[in-house]
Order: sequence, then structure tokens, then C-alpha cells
Amino acid sequence: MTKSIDYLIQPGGKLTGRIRVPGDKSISHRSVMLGSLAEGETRVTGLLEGEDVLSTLGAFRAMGVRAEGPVQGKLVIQGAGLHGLKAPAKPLDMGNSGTAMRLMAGILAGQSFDSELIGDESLSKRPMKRVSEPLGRMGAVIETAEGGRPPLRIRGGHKLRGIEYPMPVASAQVKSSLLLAGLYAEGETSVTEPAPTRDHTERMLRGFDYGVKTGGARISLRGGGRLKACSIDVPADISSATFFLVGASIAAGSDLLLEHVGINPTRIGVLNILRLMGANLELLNTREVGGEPVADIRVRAAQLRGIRIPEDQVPLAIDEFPALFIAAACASGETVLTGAHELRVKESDRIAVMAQGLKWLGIDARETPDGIIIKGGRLQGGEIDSHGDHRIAMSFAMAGLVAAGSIKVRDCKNVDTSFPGFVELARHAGLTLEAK
Ligand SMILES: O=C(O)C1=C[C@@H](OP(=O)(O)O)[C@@H](O)[C@H](O)C1
Ligand SMILES: C=C(OP(=O)(O)O)C(=O)O
Repeated sequence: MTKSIDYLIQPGGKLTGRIRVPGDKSISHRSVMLGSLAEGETRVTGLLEGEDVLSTLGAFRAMGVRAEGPVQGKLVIQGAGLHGLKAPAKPLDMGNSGTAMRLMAGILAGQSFDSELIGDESLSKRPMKRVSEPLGRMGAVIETAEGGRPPLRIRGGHKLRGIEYPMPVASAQVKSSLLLAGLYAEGETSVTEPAPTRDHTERMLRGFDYGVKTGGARISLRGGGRLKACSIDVPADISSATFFLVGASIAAGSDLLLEHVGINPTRIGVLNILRLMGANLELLNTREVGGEPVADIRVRAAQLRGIRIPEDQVPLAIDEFPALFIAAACASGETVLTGAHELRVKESDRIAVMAQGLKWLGIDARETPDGIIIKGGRLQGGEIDSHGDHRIAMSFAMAGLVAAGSIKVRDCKNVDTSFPGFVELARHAGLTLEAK
């Protein structure tokens, strides 16, 4: 057991200067996956060296893929080709990462060998039927534990065939899992999304010279092709930038520039929501890097107001809600979120855990089945349990900027899954934060 880490934050700071947060987690996972399955050498820069991505990389190494790095975000992968993976000697440990487990399930369903995917305590509680069921319809043989939870035992050697799948939940992980299995399937695999979700898989497949068709909400590809190695420059993760967007918005006197942030239209719900709340955000130097739009974002403190969050923004900001709830707690009036039941099946139940934490800090926060109602107020100091959820930990760290007393956040070790170096960068920007 590694020692747990707590954060202690003193109130009163402001966030200033220029910073670059680490690489995008979704794009980093996919670059390791597609690079490993491609033919030739894939060079990645800006890779997130977080534990989640390292779990994905470890899985491919365990299946014989050779890769050098990552060192300072640089990774060079010698692709094994779609049919070049070898049977792993033991279960593949996906750690804390839902993305790794669900996307790997799609890839492993197409292999000739058996495999098993395991995860940590949090991942072992998360629903996997959303991928095992449609992959089963494609011909995959996947056994889950009770209630459709991990571990996943995947039998190799079963021929896959393409299906038409209307997705019941708006999930980029489900979409990506099926498209990756579709690379191995006979005929066409198509998914239809109930609402747009992040499209990094589609974009990156095209970058690897693989044809993907998009028509409205329907995305499809045909199996039997090849992936051609390429170079990938991973932008900074807008989900990690979010903590600083919120922190700088709520802390008086803040003026911060976040460099090279990915602003893919399927990821900018947080910018849209913060703007509706009255945030002062400026996008500078907008450009395209390797098929993904990127900008520098300047954020200055502003008086935020409570809003009813438009439901169409929910999938576009899904990981940003813990931080947005802190913004809501500092806003004037009430913020109402609906249509966000998915938050209950992330690394923790993010509705319940955030409502509990906000209440401990004296804020009126009421859970609803698929959302929350938060009345802005004066944050008190206090002690918070992050329940081992990285995004909850970093969100309450930012609340510390404006609370009336110090805030202690317990169980912050998993911040390393998505944001290694958070403590140093937050301190550099102006947060008085001690980790021990
Ligand atoms: O595809 C991805 O990389 C992700 C999709 C989202 O999950 P869902 O597909 O479950 O919404 C998001 O919450 C997760 O952090 C990353
Ligand atoms: C939900 C998240 O990740 P995952 O589903 O990959 O565990 C997240 O990073 O907020």
C-alpha cells in the first residue's frame, strides 16, 4: 500500500503568470493504442505521463510492443500492426482508468488470444456491461464479474462482425471501444450517439490514415484495413486546465494564461458554461496542431452568477463538473444541473461526493437523481474527503483560494492518474498548498 497524501490549502492567494498543464489524457491513451497497433514508428510529444496512460502503455508492453520513453512527454512506439500483439503472461492492470479498460476491451475482443483486464478498487466498481454487451453482439466472448463489473475475461479467437449500434448513453468510451473492435470486424461497424461526445478516436484514426465516416450522429468504419504510423503532438488537457480556469475566476486579482490548451469543440463545454456564468475568458492564438484545435486561454477573476446548465453541454463538460460545482458555490444565486446521471459512475459518485464536501464547507448543495442544485455562498474552511477521486481533490484544492479558513483534502494520491505535478504547478501559479 502506498502512503496516502493529503492537501492543506491556506486561503487568500490569487493565480497569475503563464502555465502549461500536462497533456490531454484522452488523446494520450489513444496515441499509445493506435501507435501500438500501427505499422511503423509513431512519435508522440506532449504525452501525459499520468498513471492512467502508463497503465495503457504497460498493457501494450506486456503484449510485446516496444516503446522508448516516455521522457518529458516524448514516446516512440514501434507499432506491432493490428495482428502483431502477443498473449500477455498475466492479467492487464488498468489501475484507476475507465478509458483504458473500456477501450482495451474493444481491442482485445479482436485478438486471437485470451486476456483479462483488472483494475483498482474504484475501477472494480464501475459498469462494464455498456461495452461487454455490444461487443458480445459483435461476436466477442467477454465474461464480467457480478453486476457487469471488472475484471473482464476476454476469450480470443472469435470472429467479429460489424453491427449497427444505437448507443443508449452518450459515452466516448463506448463509441471508441466499438470502433476499435470494428477494426477487426467483418463489414461495417457503426454507432449512433444520442448526443455528441469527444471525437478524438475518429480524428486520430484518420490521422493514422484509416477511413472513418461521420454523418450526423452516426460514425462508422469498415474492418480489415491498416493503421499507418504517424507523429502526434498532444495538446494540454482542457480537463486539467479547468481547475485553473475556475481557481482564477473565483480568486480576486487573478490573471492567468494557460498555454497550448486543446479546444476541440467536443471538449469545450466548460468554456461555454463558465462564460454563461459570467467568467472572463479570452482565447488567444487559436491554431490547429495535428488535427486538434489548440489555443492559449487567458482567464481573469470575475463575479460569477448561478445558471441553469444547458443539458446539451453535459457530455461536452463531463469531467469538469466537480470544478464547476466550486464555481457555482462561489457564484451569486443558484446553479442547477440536470441530465448528468453519468457523474454517479465515474471514479467516485461525483454528485454525492461533491454535495457532501460542499455541505461540509457550509454551502447549500442538494443532490437530485441526475444532478445537483447549488446555492452560492461563503465557503468555510474544513476537512474534505476526496474518496480517492483525482478531480474531486483538485477541485477542493481550488476552493481553498477563497474559503474563510484553511481546507484539508484527504486522499489525494490519485491526482497522479491525470495530473502529475499538480501541486508544484498550482503553487507556482499562486496557490498556498502543502501536500503530505
Ligand atoms: O473517451 C474518453 O477518453 C473519456 C470519455 C469520458 O467517459 P465516458 O465515455 O464514460 O463519458 C470521460 O469521462 C473520460 O474521462 C474520458
Ligand atoms: C472519468 C475519468 O476518467 P476514466 O473514465 O478514464 O477513469 C476522468 O478522468 O475524470
